[in-house]
Amino acid sequence: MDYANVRSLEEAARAVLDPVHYDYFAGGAQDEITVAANEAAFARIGLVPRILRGAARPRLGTTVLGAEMSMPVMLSPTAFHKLAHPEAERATARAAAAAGVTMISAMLSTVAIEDIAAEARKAAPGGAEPSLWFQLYVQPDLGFTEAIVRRAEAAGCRALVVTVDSPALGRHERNDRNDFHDLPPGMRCENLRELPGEGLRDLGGRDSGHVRQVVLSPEISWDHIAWLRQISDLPIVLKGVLHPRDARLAVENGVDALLVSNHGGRQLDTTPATIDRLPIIAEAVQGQVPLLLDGGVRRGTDVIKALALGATATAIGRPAVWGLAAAGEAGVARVLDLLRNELDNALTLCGCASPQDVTAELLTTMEGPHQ
Ligand SMILES: Cc1cc2nc3c(=O)[nH]c(=O)nc-3n(C[C@H](O)[C@H](O)[C@H](O)COP(=O)(O)O)c2cc1C
Ligand SMILES: O=C(O)C(=O)c1ccccc1
Repeated sequence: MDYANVRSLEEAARAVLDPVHYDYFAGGAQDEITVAANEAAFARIGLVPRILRGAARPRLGTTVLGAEMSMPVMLSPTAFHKLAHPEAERATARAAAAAGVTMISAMLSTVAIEDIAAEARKAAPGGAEPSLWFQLYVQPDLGFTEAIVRRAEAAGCRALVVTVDSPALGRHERNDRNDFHDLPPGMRCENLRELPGEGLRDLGGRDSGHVRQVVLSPEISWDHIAWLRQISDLPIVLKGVLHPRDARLAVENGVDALLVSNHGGRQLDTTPATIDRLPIIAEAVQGQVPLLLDGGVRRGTDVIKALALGATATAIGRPAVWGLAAAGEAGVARVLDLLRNELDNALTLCGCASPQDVTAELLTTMEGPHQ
């Protein structure tokens, strides 16, 4: 497979996807200022390598919340993989498990979490337990929310990633222009079956699994996080933290890790690039919980910059979707391979022996003059 970098997989994906579905995956909120900012901000950070350190070939592995990862890159949750490829989340899960990469499985997946977990188990090398986390949109219907948490636990998910940047859905003007608001016939959110939805009650639950049944509620609060803590022993990760006061509140509320994210620019437009928010969040939490970052990670050098600014690991959203659309499981595997090779090369060139060896001394701004 002849893809030189993540960008070429996006091009391949664009060539095969229905343009309406490409727009859904690629797009963001309103003017897409944040979508562009996430990638642009990485390009404004310079790397200054150290020399002659005899660091040898780097080890890439790391551990987050007890999960062993073959590299500090995870898969962020993305909805609706069946729009990208018929094997959908099954293919994504196999590629991630085979690569020793943690997959955060989206609540709005088009394959049920039990089936995703089964695929991951089949693909994990040497029968190892694959690393699968579950992304949750807390539903005002706590009975449903508890039921889906139990399903995730029973399926073997080892953390709950609670998305907290979505008290409402962002305004996706591409989807409006394309009149894309629902999955095509034959595709369902398989985790939502049995969820009674507004306006669907007359169907008596038989015709369930529609995305419009999910509630992105502005009434979700810290009380719900406390409630989740009560009902589950799984570590809780908050996804979508951008304000240092919220980072502090999260630590005080017993949250186990933070995922610094602006939802890939798909929620509130004009939120700053995540990499630019990372230092202030790191300052706020003072190492009390691990920090993860997503948004615009496309290169091994991006991963190094995030590590240098305080992240324990990074995550990718769209790149995995591009790989899936371009070539199914092999395409996702190729994306992970590319990032692994780029990270290995960049760590070596920086004189670092491991991700843990990366510090802020490697960083400067691209604009000179430098001090
Ligand atoms: C097509 C698509 C679907 C997404 N679906 C979800 C979702 O269901 N839940 C969620 O928490 N985040 C979702 N996200 C956000 C990602 O988890 C992640 O924050 C973002 O994609 C990272 O930015 P990147 O795409 O630049 O890597 C989605 C993103 C995309 C592109
Ligand atoms: O597309 C998204 O980013 C996403 O998170 C979502 C939320 C609600 C319905 C469908 C997708």
